Amino acid sequence: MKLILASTSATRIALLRNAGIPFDAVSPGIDERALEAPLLAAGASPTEIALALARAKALAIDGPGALVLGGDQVLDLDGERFVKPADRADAARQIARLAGKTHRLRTAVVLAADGEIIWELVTTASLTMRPLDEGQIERYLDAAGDSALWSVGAYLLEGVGIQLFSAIEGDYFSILGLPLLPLLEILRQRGVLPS
Ligand SMILES: Nc1nc2c(ncn2[C@H]2C[C@H](O)[C@@H](COP(=O)(O)OP(=O)(O)OP(=O)(O)O)O2)c(=O)[nH]1
Repeated sequence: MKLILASTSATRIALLRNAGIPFDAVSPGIDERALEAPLLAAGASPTEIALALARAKALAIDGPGALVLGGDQVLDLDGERFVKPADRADAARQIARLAGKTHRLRTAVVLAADGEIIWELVTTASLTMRPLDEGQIERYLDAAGDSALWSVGAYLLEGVGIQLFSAIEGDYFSILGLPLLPLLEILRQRGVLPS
């Protein structure tokens, strides 16, 4: 069984490749902001938004006889949804909001086959950021460079982003963008990987 990753995420591509999972990556070509606008207007939770976007990505690719994997991650600060920062100033503002608090990353993954959803999962990780003053945030952004713009939280946990935190609970791979262990299990069950 062939696997298609409906994603442009370098992180998701690296996670699957490093895990030895055979796949092709295809851009899902969806407008996330347009898709989530009605959900936000209807008061959808960050988890509901992550799942809806992951579903849309998995269903956006027509892969006859293949499994299509869609993923989405939303940062949830007490119910408020954060998206990837647009620029350094946005990243600084976002980190100032998260500093000294615990936020959650809601990571949704969905598998579709022949236009039908056959499996989905949302995992939650809780990340407690240290209290940070403006100077500390600026020094972090100097060290992180553009990588602060690649993720919803303005940090890469496997990089200097780890210096922002005092505690983390949850699955490391989910924080990066894919809950690999449950995904590997379903891929074995579906014949993408040997058991
Ligand atoms: N390397 C790394 N990437 C992270 C980390 N936290 C989040 N990310 C990445 C994974 C995803 O690419 C991105 C989450 O945003 P989205 O779920 O909207 O995915 P994105 O738009 O990047 O790609 P996609 O929608 O899958 O084409 O942030 C981290 O700690 N390290």
